[in-house]
Amino acid sequence: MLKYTCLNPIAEAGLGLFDDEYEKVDTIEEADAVLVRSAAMHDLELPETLEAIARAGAGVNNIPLEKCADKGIVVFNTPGANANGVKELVLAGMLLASRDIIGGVNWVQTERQNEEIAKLAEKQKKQFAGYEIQGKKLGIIGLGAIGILVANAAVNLGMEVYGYDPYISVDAAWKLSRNIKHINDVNEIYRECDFITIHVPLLESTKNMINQEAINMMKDGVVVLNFARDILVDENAMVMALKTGKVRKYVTDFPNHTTAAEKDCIVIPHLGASTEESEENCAVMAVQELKDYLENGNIRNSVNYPNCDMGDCISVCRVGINHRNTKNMISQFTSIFGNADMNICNMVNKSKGDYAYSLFDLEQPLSAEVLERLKSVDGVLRVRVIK
Ligand SMILES: NC(=O)C1=CN([C@@H]2O[C@H](COP(=O)(O)OP(=O)(O)OC[C@H]3O[C@@H](n4cnc5c(N)ncnc54)[C@H](O)[C@@H]3O)[C@@H](O)[C@H]2O)C=CC1
Ligand SMILES: O=C(O)CCC(=O)C(=O)O
Repeated sequence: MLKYTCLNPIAEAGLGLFDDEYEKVDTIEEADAVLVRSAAMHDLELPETLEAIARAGAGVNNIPLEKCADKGIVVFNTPGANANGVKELVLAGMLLASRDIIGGVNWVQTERQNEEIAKLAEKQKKQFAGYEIQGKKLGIIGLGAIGILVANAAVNLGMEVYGYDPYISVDAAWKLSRNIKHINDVNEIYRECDFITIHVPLLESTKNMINQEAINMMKDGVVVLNFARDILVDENAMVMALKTGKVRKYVTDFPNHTTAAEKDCIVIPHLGASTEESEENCAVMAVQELKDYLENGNIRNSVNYPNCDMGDCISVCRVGINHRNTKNMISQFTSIFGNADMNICNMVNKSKGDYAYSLFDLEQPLSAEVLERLKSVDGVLRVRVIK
């Protein structure tokens, strides 16, 4: 029986895919696999039983990726599964920033008992007037799953769209509308755009990306949107820029003490992916990834190990080895199998940075002795007999 636990609520559409071979447990200490959304995992003790973690979402900054890789724990995410949910909220964010919908709705609430409300509204509404987004310039930093959808939707809304992503994938580039202006220098976005939205992962290299220097370059009255992570932006500098009017509105999906009470911050409680559809898409993808790894040893959409696929496990025995990406590993594994008179009928070896993964289909069952020999190879982090 394989055991999984959920560190956040995970949609039933995904959990329902676990069959009788799986048991849901309450704590990580008992689990072979973990499903998580935004729960912080950096300080958690990771038990030896834990084989895999699936992030039902995109950002993995809440998970200690390297610590997991060192323990042979494969971490997955669900690329693109919540991108449409975020895209729609980014569009809403642009509209909330350009039309004073929040001010207007709040005014109606304060006047709700007033019998003259209809007449009064016609007099008062000018204080909530705004401007249109059609024809405005939108700069998008990061053209991955979300950035692309925002870019294409904004083109359809009549915006002039500038896109910046020095690492854009070929797949992503194919999906982008031809009407998007491809920008090679992010400063051009800062200097030219009326709206700027950021859709990059939180990494050491992207932390504080929108800093004082970037803000100084921006047009007066710019709107900045952040549905990626709060510490991508120097929010103290952002609040100062709001006070001087340099930035008209800062729309963020990440409430904190710096922004929550600021008049011109539109702060949303991390709702980007909180739609029925996104939650279901993420849960289904996350559970499928976990099951394929636990049952077949295949890795799809891992962020700390390479992708690897040998299809369904139909051989007598399948062994997965998580190991360091160093020389002579394969020769040591094949010698161990050969010396034990075992034939390898199929194998794959893949690497990603400092880590690698090897999957072997064998014609004989694996003995405890051979298993111990594999485990004792220097650089081996985990050996799993899948079948
Ligand atoms: N508010 C919410 O609920 C959600 C927030 N997110 C956040 O949004 C981020 C992006 O999500 P996706 O688009 O799904 O990820 P993705 O991985 O598909 O796209 C990220 C893109 O950023 C690009 N990039 C990386 N470094 C860059 C840099 N220095 N400058 C410009 N581009 C750079 C990459 O090349 C990639 O194309 C996630 O990492 C997560 O932090 C994601 C989903 C939901
Ligand atoms: O699970 C959530 O609601 C958070 C989504 C998110 O931030 C992500 O996928 O990176």
